[in-house]
Amino acid sequence: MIIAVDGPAASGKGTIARALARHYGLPHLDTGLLYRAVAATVLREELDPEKEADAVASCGFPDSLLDDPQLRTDDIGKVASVVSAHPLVRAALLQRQRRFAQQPGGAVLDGRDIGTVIAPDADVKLFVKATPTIRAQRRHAELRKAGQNVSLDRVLADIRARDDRDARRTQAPLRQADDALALDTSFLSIEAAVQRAISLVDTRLAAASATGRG
Ligand SMILES: Nc1ncnc2c1ncn2[C@@H]1O[C@H](COP(=O)(O)OP(=O)(O)O)[C@@H](O)[C@H]1O
Ligand SMILES: Nc1ccn([C@@H]2O[C@H](COP(=O)(O)OP(=O)(O)O)[C@@H](O)[C@H]2O)c(=O)n1
Repeated sequence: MIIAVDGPAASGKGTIARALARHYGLPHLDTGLLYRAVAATVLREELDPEKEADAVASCGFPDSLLDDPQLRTDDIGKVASVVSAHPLVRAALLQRQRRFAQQPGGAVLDGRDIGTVIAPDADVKLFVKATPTIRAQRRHAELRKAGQNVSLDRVLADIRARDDRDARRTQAPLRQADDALALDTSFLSIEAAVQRAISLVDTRLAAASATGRG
């Protein structure tokens, strides 16, 4: 079974994807980390994230980089959204994500284009959302906890800029797949959001098996 979880920054998609992976016993890939690893490599090599050739040259990062907690900073997120708009960067990371999605037994992947590009035939697609203000509050609390001192206003401005860039790019823009189920977590606790996600997945699987497509 393949479960695709997409949504904007700090909507709660990673939290939900990890919980679904645990619940259904599936491996999980946070695809945002791949773009963050490209961004970190561009910065380390003092290259220009706006230049497609520089970003493409940074796609051969070692797997060990994905465990680096530095990837989760706000600054890396911003540069990740710049490098991820280059079509050749997306192409360079495509097969790796598809292989993960198509492994025997299935997988859960979260990102921006899982339901639309990486796994268009996923058994279940969720599109997780929340208002920009609530997402900024969550990300702000998370960054503060990690010792990063940024203002709520700056986090909100960054989130809006990133939403805009992710939705406007020509290649694999952030959008809800036609057959995705929307899950607004704005006024749900983490536990309630996870329960709702499990119930959406179960309902979709039951419907597919009733129509002989499961
Ligand atoms: N429903 C929720 N209510 C409150 N906080 C949440 C909720 N879902 C996630 N969070 C918190 O918000 C932050 C961002 O969540 P995360 O799952 O990493 O988002 P994303 O993967 O969409 O960027 C984390 O600190 C997480 O614990
Ligand atoms: N499948 C994906 C995942 C992330 N990304 C890009 O990578 C950036 C960082 O993604 P992320 O999922 O780690 O960011 P958060 O949503 O956790 O803040 C996003 O702003 C997107 O521009 C993407 O283009 N496609």
